[in-house]
Amino acid sequence: MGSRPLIDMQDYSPAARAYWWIVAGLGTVAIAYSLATLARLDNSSLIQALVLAAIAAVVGLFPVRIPGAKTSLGGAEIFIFLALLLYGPAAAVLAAALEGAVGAWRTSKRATSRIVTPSLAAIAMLICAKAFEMSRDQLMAAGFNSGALMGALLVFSLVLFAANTVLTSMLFALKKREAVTPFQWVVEFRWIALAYISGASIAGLLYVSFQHFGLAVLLVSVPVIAMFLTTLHSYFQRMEDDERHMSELKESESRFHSAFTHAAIGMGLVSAEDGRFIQANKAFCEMLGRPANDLLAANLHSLVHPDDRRILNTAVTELRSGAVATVHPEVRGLHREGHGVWMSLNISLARDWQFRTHNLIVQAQDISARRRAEAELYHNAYHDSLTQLANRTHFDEQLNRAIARVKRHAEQRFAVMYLDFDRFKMVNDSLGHKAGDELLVHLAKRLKAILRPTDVLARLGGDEFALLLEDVHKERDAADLAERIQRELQKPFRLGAMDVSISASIGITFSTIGYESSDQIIRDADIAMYKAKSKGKAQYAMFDASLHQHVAEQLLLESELRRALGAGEIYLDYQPIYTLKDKRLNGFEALARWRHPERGIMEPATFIPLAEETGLIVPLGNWVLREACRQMREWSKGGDGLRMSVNVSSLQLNDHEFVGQVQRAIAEAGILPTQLTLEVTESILMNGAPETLAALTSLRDMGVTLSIDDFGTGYSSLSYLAKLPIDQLKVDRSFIEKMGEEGDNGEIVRAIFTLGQALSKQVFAEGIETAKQLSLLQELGCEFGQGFLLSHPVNAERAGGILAEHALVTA
Ligand SMILES: Nc1nc2c(ncn2[C@@H]2O[C@@H]3COP(=O)(O)O[C@H]4[C@@H](O)[C@H](n5cnc6c(=O)[nH]c(N)nc65)O[C@@H]4COP(=O)(O)O[C@H]3[C@H]2O)c(=O)[nH]1
Repeated sequence: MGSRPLIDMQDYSPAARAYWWIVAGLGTVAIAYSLATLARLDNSSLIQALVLAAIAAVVGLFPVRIPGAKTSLGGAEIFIFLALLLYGPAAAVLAAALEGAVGAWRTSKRATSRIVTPSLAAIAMLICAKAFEMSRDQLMAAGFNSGALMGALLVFSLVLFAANTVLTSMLFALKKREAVTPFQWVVEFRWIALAYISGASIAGLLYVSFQHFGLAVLLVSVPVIAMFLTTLHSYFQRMEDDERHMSELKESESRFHSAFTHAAIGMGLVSAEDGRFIQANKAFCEMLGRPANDLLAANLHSLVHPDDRRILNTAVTELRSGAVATVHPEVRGLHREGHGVWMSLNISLARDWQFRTHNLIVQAQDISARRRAEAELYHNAYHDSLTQLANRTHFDEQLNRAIARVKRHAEQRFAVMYLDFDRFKMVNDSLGHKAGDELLVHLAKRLKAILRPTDVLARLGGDEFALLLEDVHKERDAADLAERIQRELQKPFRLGAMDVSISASIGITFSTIGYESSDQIIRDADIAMYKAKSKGKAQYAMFDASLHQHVAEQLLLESELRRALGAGEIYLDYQPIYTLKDKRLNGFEALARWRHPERGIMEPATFIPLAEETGLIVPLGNWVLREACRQMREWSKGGDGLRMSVNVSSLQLNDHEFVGQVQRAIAEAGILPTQLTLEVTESILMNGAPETLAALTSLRDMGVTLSIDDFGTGYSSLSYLAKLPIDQLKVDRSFIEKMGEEGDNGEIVRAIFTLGQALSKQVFAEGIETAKQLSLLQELGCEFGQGFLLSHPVNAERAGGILAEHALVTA
């Protein structure tokens, strides 16, 4: 990159360049002419002329900027005109050229400007000054006084102004290649005209005074003029500062206004005195669904939900106390349609310019979505998703709170109930999980309806519910409620097309026991619930310390049962099954027993549920299966007609190895699959799990007979029953039991027989205890049955004896 030439006119048009050169040349000539003319003055006049020119130049260094105009006012004109009046055009040309040079030096760095400006000043001054000198001479000659001189001077100043501005404008016009209209230059240079006129007036006055009073006037006037100019300068400076300040204020206000109006969040200016809205933006109005007029007529307080007004008041009081600069309350605004809008407010204090009135600047953000999400998260964390009741976590918290309360106020007792629904598993298994879920929802609603709002009902999992009852003073109160719950549950629930009734086993415990944690309470209520269950269905029981003992026993029993299997303590009894018509032996049902070393012989009711709960039923059931098959092999040496029934639990059937286990047991014993009957409960079949049905189908395909045990207690639908791979229906003992009772002619059993016939299933009867039952069954044409009347379950040895006594009958 080359260095720029001293006279750089790259941005000049050719015409502008020519004009520049002409002006510079003529200017040089004018200055040279002036210098030559001045040289002819006597020394004193020359010095005075030079001093005036120097003063004009110095004053030109400190221009007075006129606010709002591009130009500046200088006092230099006074001295230039004074030089003209005192020492003629040459002195004025020099003073004007010097002032022009100083001005150009100050305002521009370009040599072109620094050269052309004094040149223009010199040319304009030379022409005008010469004209003025001629007219002054003529005026003097005509005897006019100093007033006429003043007039001529003013005219001169305007002509000079015109010459100066025209010459300068021409350069700009040529440079920019556009014409400059007179209006433009008048507007642009009007301040210079004023400076010229005022400069001429002052110079004229000084000149007249000088003529009367001598040089002293000039000596005094210079500082006066300097002071005047300085004052003017500072006045204009202040004006300019004020103007700048005002425009900054206006700009800032307009910025604030547009930020306020167009802000995406709600903004409002509120009087801190009475809370009235002074201003509110669109976003605020939209947030509350109200027009601006509504907001401006209201106060902030009245637009906040009554429950949240205290929060707002506390925040504003804190703000006004000066303790904090801003406050951030979260409150619900009242939407015009009546619902609450959660708002996060940011409130700060705004003072007016006199620091007097306090207003509140309120920024409001709609946080309804966030609040909703938070509430949902909270709800999910503390509620059961199916029933919408409190969940375990929530219940634990409530219990711990209740414990703490009781510790502070011993008289505020509470009770806790643990509810387990007696036939829920059966509903779930027979009607499916969807129906089970539906039942739980109904249960939750019905229970809630009879409780007080302060009671906490929770679903702890599965079909287990818990209830916290505050302010329960007597055990009787809790017992009354338990009875009421039982009564409510007796009313049937509608599940699809079916009415289902259910009962609950309820365990109750009281705060008077002196609990330390929620776990302890739930544990004891649960223990009491087990006690209630052991009493039968639809019972309740109160917890007492002795129940701990019972639980400990159950735990002990569990570990003993594990051991019992390996220790050979489990054995089988066999109950004979006969033809009812002529009491001939058909086969046996294998029934598990536990010969406990200390407790003696234990019935299955004591340990089968425990085995099912702990999963021990799978190894136990497999052992029963193998043992029953082995025993049958031993007994059927005389032939293959003997049949053996074995109970199968749902856990076994769900075990994917079960079919293999049955195959192995049959193969190891060397019996025929047709000799084996597997008894499954109705509820297992009704759950309809594809794997269960597939297992049953494989077993049936093998030749094993499948029987529904306890038939009639579940919810088998007829169409479904017809499709099941089942051979026999074993009528539940409870129906047989009723047959003997007064007024019961065995309608239900008769209906089951009709059903069995229609579906081509064999119908068995169990639990035949009386001759009446037997004869009724015989009347119905029931082929096979078992019961104490015919034979109690007996040990293997005795069963062998029975077998030897009877001729076998095959089904
Ligand atoms: N009141 C009365 N009862 C009679 C009469 N006739 C027979 N019983 C009893 O009725 C039960 C018949 O067995 P279940 O219905 O399969 O009911 C069985 C069965 O569900 C289950 N169970 C027994 N052994 C096993 C087993 O090895 N595996 C599985 N999974 N369950 C078994 O335990 C239940 C009870 O067995 P047990 O106590 O041996 O009780 C036997 C039997 O003693 C009668 O005339 N009147």
